[in-house]
Order: sequence, then C-alpha cells, then structure tokens
Amino acid sequence: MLVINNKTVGALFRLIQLLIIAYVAVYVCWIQRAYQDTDSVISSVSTKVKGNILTNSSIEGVHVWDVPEYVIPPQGENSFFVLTNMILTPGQTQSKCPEIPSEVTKCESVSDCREGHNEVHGNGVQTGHCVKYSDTIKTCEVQAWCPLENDTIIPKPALLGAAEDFTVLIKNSIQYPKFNFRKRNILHHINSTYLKNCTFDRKTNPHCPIFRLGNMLTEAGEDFSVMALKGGIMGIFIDWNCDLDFPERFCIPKYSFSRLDNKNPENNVAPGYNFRFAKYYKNNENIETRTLIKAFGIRFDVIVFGMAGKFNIVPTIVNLGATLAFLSLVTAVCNWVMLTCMKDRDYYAKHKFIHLNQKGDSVPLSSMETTSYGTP
Ligand SMILES: Nc1ncnc2c1ncn2[C@@H]1O[C@H](COP(=O)(O)OP(=O)(O)OP(=O)(O)O)[C@@H](O)[C@H]1O
Repeated sequence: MLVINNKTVGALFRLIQLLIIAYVAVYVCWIQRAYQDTDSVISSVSTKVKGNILTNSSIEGVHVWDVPEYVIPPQGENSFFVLTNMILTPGQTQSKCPEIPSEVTKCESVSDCREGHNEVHGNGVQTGHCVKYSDTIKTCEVQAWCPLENDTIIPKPALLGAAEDFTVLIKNSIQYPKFNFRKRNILHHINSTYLKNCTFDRKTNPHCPIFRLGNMLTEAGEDFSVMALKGGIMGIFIDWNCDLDFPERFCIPKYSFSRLDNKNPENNVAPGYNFRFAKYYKNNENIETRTLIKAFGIRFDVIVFGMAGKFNIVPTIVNLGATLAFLSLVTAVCNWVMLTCMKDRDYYAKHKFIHLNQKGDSVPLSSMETTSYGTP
C-alpha cells in the first residue's frame, strides 16, 4: 500500500467521496427513495353532479334543467359531460326541404342538383329539385329530418352558463395490491353531515370530494362563461403518491385541475367540444318527430395517478452495492490525477510501479494494487 503525503490529492479524494455520499443520501435515498419497493395505483372512479338551472328561451320558454337532462350520458367511465350551451331544432320530421345555403348546395336550376346525391357536409339526400330557400336564394332540395338545423349562430351568453354553480361528488377508491393497501378519497374523518355541506377549497376544505365546477375552472386559469360557449375538456387530476413507510393517514389524495383540449389562440380552428343528439316523440298526428340538439359542453376527465413505496431489503442492498462500487471509483480517479497532473508524478509513479528486468530480480511493490491517501 502506497501512502502519499499530498494535500491536494487528499482533499480531492475526500471531496469526491463527499459528493458521492451526498448524491446517495439526497437524491437516491431522499428524493428517489431507492430503498423502497414500488407499486402503481389501481383506481375506480364514480361521479355525481348536482344543480338545477332555470332558463327562459324563445324556443323552449321557461324550462328547468336538472341532472338527467344536462349530464350526458347519466354515468360514464372516469368522465362526465355537462351541457353548457346548445342549438335546438324542434319539430323535425322525415320530409323534404331546401338545404342550408352553401357553395355546394346553392343552385340555379335542376341541372345543378343530382337525385340521390349524398353530400358529406349536407343534411340529407338530394331529391334532384332546385327549390327556393329564401326570396333571393335557391338550394337543392333534400330528403331529411326537416326543418334543417341552422347552426351558424351560437347562443351568447351560453344558455346554461349558470352551470358553474353545479357541484360534482367524485368517489375514488384506490389500491396498491403489492402492499395490500386500499383507501378512498372520502377519508375516515368525513361523515355524512360534513359530506352534505362541504365544497372543496384548497385552503379551508382540502379533503372534501365535492367540487364546484366554476372553482375548478378558475383554478385551471379558465373563464367558465367563455368555455361554456363552445365547450372544452377539463382534467381533474388525483395524485395518490404515497410513502407507505409512514402511517396510513398520511396517504391522502391531492387534487389539481387543468384544461386538456387545445386553446391555442394562434391556431384556433375547430375550437371546443360539441356533438349532436335527439329526443324522439310522436306528434299529434302520430308521426315520429324529434328535437335535435347540438350540444356544447365541458367534459371533465378524472385522471388518477400515483406510486406507492415501502421499505424493502432487496432494493436497499442493490443500492448499497451501487454506492460502494461508486466509492471504489474515487481511488481510480485520484490515482489518475496523481500520476498525470501532479508535479511529483514521476516520483509517485516510480514508487507505484516497479519494472522487473529478470525473473526473481526484486520483490514487486506494485503487487499491492491499492493506493491510499493520507488525510491532508
Ligand atoms: N354533486 C353533489 N353535490 C353535493 N352533494 C352531493 C353531490 N353528490 C352527492 N352529494 C351528497 O353526498 C352524499 C353521498 O352521495 P351518494 O350519491 O352516495 O348518496 P345518495 O343518498 O344516493 O345521494 P342523493 O340521493 O342525494 O343523490 C349525499 O348526502 C348526497 O346528497
């Protein structure tokens, strides 16, 4: 063993050791918790929205909207849709009527229309006639659900803009099967009286699983009245990252909210979220009739994620081994510095390596492989 009395190499040796120990302690053990075995979350979600709105529109008159009407479908998988705006086309029956004017539907004479032609962006199948749409415009006639929907004007402000006051109860049960750990977001201290009256608030009620829709959008930096016009998609994130070396009560969900669909103002083509559905009934003459609804609304996707960790001897030993391997590198680095960068490198090299000329000439000191450094 070669002991050299050099303060620089000694300091370097201790410094690298210190850095490696700090890296292992802070990053590997504290931040990465590499001494733990991990498991990812398995979760189930159910939601229930509550709230009513009174509207008074020219088409429907006074109308109270309750949950079965504005939550579509009534229950979904990890997501729910709340209707916020709509274009209503009531009294549609199977008949013939002029198409809505556009570049491809306007006509001058019968020759501009083709019987049986089905325009992708049209509303029905052409009959081959060119008929009056208004006093000045003629369009091809179609066999369709008439009268046709005209969705050029979207109600502003949104018809159900008051939906921001609705609340949603999110029931979320999770498990980490590897650790036989189960929990739900309705925590032990929440009783039914509290649940009936609470609303989530990050400061005052951070564990309440009932969320006001308007508050979620505000937290995500969105304006409900704007998003309600054309709809959109919101993410409700539930973070279940848990350190199961601590007691179970410390494993609690953390909620956050963010808009998921694109609202890039520079490329605002096809914004929002909408779809169509219809309510069917028989009219006084027993003819099948429907009210077509182009629905704009906000879809809330509940996204649950998380990892749990618990002490396990196997990853601990693996990481301990890696740390020791790392520490053994320090000697190699210092050897290299000593033999290439130091003023006395030739002197050190002379003592570290002895070159044999003839078999049995001398005892090779270099058979000692390790070099150790005296503390500066
Ligand atoms: N969106 C919501 N906003 C506020 N409270 C809610 C909401 N959804 C459910 N609750 C309340 O949370 C509690 C638990 O709801 P749960 O659906 O399990 O029971 P429920 O008796 O079937 O509810 P309800 O009949 O009132 O819809 C009930 O007191 C319910 O009124």
